[in-house]
Amino acid sequence: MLGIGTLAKKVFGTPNDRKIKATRPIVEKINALAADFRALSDEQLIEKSQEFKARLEKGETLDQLLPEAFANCREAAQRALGLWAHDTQLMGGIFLHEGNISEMKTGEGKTLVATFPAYLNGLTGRGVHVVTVNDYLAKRDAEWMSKVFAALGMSTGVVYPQQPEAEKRAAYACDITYATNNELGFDYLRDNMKSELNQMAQRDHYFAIVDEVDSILIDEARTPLIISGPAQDRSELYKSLDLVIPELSEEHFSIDEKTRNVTYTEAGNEFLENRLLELGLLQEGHSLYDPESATLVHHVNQGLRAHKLFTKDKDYIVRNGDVVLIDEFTGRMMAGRRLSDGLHQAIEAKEGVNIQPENVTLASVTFQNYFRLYDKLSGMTGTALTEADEFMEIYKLGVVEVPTNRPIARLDEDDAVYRTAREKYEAIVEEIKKAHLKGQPVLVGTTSIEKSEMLSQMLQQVGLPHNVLNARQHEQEAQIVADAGKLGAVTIATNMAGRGTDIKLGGNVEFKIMEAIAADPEGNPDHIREKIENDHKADEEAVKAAGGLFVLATERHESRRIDNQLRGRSGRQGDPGRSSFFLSLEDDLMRIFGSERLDKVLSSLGMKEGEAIVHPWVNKSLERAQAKVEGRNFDIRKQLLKFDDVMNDQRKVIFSQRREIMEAQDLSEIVQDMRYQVIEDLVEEYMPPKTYADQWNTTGLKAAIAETLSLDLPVVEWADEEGVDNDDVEERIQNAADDLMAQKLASFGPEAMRQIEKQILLQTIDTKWREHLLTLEHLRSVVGFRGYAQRDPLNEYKTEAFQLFEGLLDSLRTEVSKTLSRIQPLNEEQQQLLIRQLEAQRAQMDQAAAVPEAEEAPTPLNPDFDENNPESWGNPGRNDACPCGSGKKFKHCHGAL
Ligand SMILES: Nc1ncnc2c1ncn2[C@@H]1O[C@H](COP(=O)(O)OP(=O)(O)OP(=O)(O)O)[C@@H](O)[C@H]1O
Repeated sequence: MLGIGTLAKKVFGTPNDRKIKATRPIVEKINALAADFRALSDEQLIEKSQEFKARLEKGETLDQLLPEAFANCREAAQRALGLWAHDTQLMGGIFLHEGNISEMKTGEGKTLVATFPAYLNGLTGRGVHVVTVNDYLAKRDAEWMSKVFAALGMSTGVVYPQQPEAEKRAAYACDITYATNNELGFDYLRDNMKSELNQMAQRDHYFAIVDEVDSILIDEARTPLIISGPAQDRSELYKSLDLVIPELSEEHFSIDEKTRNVTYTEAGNEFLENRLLELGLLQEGHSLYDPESATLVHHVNQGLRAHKLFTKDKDYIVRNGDVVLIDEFTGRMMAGRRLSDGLHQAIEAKEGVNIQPENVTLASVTFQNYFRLYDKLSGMTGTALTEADEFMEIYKLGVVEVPTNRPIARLDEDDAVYRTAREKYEAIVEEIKKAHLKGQPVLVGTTSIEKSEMLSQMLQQVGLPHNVLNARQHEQEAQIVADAGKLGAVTIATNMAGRGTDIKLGGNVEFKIMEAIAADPEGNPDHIREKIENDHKADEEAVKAAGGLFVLATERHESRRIDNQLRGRSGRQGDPGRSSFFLSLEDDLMRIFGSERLDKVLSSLGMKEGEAIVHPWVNKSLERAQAKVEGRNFDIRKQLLKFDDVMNDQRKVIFSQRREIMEAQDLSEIVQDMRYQVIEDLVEEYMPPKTYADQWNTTGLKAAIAETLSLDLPVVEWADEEGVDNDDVEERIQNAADDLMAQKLASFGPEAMRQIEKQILLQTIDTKWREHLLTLEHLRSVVGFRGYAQRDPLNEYKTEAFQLFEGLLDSLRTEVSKTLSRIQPLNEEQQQLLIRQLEAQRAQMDQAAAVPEAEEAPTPLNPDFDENNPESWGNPGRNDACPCGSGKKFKHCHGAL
């Protein structure tokens, strides 16, 4: 008897079926237009795009244009690539346009699918971003699909790391831009460190089509992209300061042991000013009280702390030229940990060892938050259904399962489970041999570089020729992939051969043609092409007869999706193929997550040496284990996202403020508002509302006004006047401050003033924001402990983060008002100098921004570092990215051994 659910599905269809059904009429419309578009000349296809744009202008919607635009794109792809898009590909394209995730099985041609919505949405001129997981794919897809877009009169750009600025801007200015998630995120951060609008690379966050969406929005969702800097070399400063510090004596300063703060006496200040002037660290006519001296003072403080508060062999030791901190609680060395804000450098200077560059976080964003910036988001993947709930909950993205064009002919075998890893690998070698002998190409999936190389050795021992595809062979990637589908080929790969690896049965014909032409430079290229194409057909048939590509996986991954991706290298576009997983009870997943029951059942079966268990029940049980892990990971991500959200909202405010400042023609109003707010706050603090005159602290107010606004005002006298209340005082201060700024405006001139205001605003925002980021980080690590006090850490965090943010805005206003009140009318030359200095500071930041680092990227401080030589890696953390460059965590890669 059918269950109610199953019955209902039979009668009404699943929601997925209904979505598919709803697109059928649109697909029919596109099909019906095919003949019309085929009749158009190449020029007319381009003219169609112009026509569509004009119709959009006149008010037609993208939805209305969709059938014609898709028909045009289909025809263009046919002409440019010789590929006639299947109906299922059109469907996938429609779902993308509607802002869904199109789940299309591996090998169904998703690269082409993306061109349809990219073209349609590109007609708006707002720029569509097609997002891939690596630079190789971005480049490959852009090159491949640019032919289609060119045939439609649309421009295609590709963005890549370390691209010259102008070229990058041009790439973003294109109708369709291919880029990796990394580069998009970094460009966004870098843009928000620029000081001129025309330096910004990205123009809009309109529509993104994310390929391998699960990998980007789920696996890597929380990877923060971090720009750190300025890795500016200040070693000379530290060294010079280190000469001065020991000269300070007790009369010069006092130290608060508890807060570890230092303050100088008048004598100390005078002494320091003179010495710093002598050393050229302080400029003639400047004092340590000038705001420009803040950095210098900070470093003097750090130097003093290094000398007076940090003791060698107690707080730190010097080992191999490094200052290594000692944990005060455990007495253990904390290798690799560095004190921040220049303190570590100050200690290095004190010990006379090499001073290592400092790094501060300038900006950061997670992928999750970056991609939520887009007006419309969509994605493609072979395998999303396992995470459908998460997509909906976090990104409001629906997942639609698009049927395959042709039935899948791949045979997915049940897992074979061996007792030990050794038996497993022996069986694998046997299996590869068997397939190889009958000519069936084999792709062997391994989980780490080490394992791929170990297996390679085993194959060498039995004399089996093969290729290895891992991060080390990354240059030959295209060639290895091109050969992997040839008769009898054996390719061992890490999970680099997952997403996007397109293995053609019989080999890649274009590569074969290129090789043949290169080998026979005298020959006629057309003849060579024809001959190779014919030979290739025979090769392809031979491989198909041998059973197509055999994917042999040597382990299961924590996530089912990764396993499916590997399987999907075989059986593409309805090709024959086969996939099989060889496992052992010693595999990580089996050891850690396989249920005890599984263990018991397997051992009670009394497996013999070399024998495997093959049973659907084992697969089910493993899948349950995987689902458990996936579920747990989802919960962790969800919780973390809530924390991220807090900072994200604040970042949006800050970045939009920056943008406003960059766009503004006149900033005087913004700074005036800031100034007024500062004044209001001060008056409120010293002359609180609803208090009597004798409760006012007018001398305090006078001093505060002098400090923050550089104004010497008779506040005390004003307050004594008959009938004067706090509002009157506030107004008088406002007027005096306005007068001061008016004088400055007159002496600087409006253009210079605008420049100065802008630079000071941007710079202060950036500095304050950076400090704030750090504080939030700290806050986040402390709130965890409050859980004990029956309070919800997330709520605590939210409240305090909000307070901190208010504090940030307060101090921002104060700082800007203070700095502006102190700028001095300069002569032309000095003025130029100041502007240049400010610009140089910014340029320095931009430069720092040009070398982004992913948080977990290895920072090879060691000059002997060689990613191919594990000996040279030192001791990477288990959660660090593996130094081999595989992109996986160390513990899942080389560290897993
Ligand atoms: N309409 C079509 N007709 C014939 N071949 C097609 C068509 N569309 C795509 N292909 C071919 O299918 C192969 C797979 O395409 P593509 O790499 O885009 O697949 P995919 O869906 O992205 O796979 P995956 O991401 O799982 O690797 C390519 O060789 C492509 O040329």
